[in-house]
Amino acid sequence: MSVILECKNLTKVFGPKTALYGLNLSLESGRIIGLLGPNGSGKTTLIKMINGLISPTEGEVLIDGIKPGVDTKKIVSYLPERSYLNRHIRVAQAVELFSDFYEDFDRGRAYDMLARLHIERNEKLSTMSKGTREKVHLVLVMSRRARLYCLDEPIAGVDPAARDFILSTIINNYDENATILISTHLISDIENILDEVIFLEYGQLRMFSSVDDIRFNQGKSVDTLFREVFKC
Ligand SMILES: Nc1ncnc2c1ncn2[C@@H]1O[C@H](COP(=O)(O)OP(=O)(O)OP(=O)(O)O)[C@@H](O)[C@H]1O
Repeated sequence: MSVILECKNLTKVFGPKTALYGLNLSLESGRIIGLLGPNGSGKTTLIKMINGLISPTEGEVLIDGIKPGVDTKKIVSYLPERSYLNRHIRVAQAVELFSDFYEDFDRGRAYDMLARLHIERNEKLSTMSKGTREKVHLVLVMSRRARLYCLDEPIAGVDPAARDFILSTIINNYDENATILISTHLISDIENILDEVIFLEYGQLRMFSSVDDIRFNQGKSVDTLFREVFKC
C-alpha cells in the first residue's frame, strides 16, 4: 500500500494558541480513517492544512508526496465544515459546477445518489432544510473519483435514518484504493465503517490505531474508548 498523506512535524500557531504541535502521521491508501478528538483538538486545522486553506507554521503536509496546491486539489475531494455552495442555485446547477470544475467528477453517480436521497434536480438550495443541503454537498464531494476524501463533520446535521444510508453510500461509492479521512463527533454512528482511528488531543497525536485492535485486543468499541480517554 502506498502512502497518500504524510504530516512531518506539522505545527500551526494562531497568535497565542497552538492548534497543532509537531504532528507526525502517515496514512496509507485504501483506508477509511476517523479523525477524532474533543472540541478544539485540531481536527479542522489539520483538514484545512491538507487542503491548502491555511499554511503550516512549521513542518509540512504532503499528499502523494507533494505540498497542497493546484495539483493536490485534483486528487483531494474536500467537504468543509460549512458548505460554501451558493444557496441561490438549483441542485442541477451545483452538479454542473462540480462537473466543470473537477475532471474526476461522475455526474451519473451524483444523480443516482441524489435520487436515492429523494432530492430533486430542480430544487433550489435556499428552499432546502440545512440537513438536505448538507446531503447535496456530500453527494457532490463523494461523486468525484478522488484519491483522498477529507470530510469535516459530514453527517452532523443529518437525521439518524439518513446517516446510515449516507455511510453505506460512502463505502459503496469509493474506489478501494482511495482513502477517506472523516472528522466527526458521532463516533458510534460511524465506527463500523472505519479501518483506523486517529485521536487528537490539544493538537497532539494521542493515539493512531486500527479499529480491529481496539475491538479485539482491548475489547471495546471506539466510542467507549474515546469516552474513557477523554473523560472530563
Ligand atoms: N483562525 C483561527 N484563529 C485563532 N485560533 C484558531 C483559529 N482556528 C482554530 N483556532 C484554534 O485552534 C484550536 C483547534 O481548533 P480546531 O477548529 O482545529 O479544532 P477542532 O478539533 O476541529 O474542534 P471542534 O471539534 O470543536 O470542531 C482551537 O483552540 C481553536 O480555538
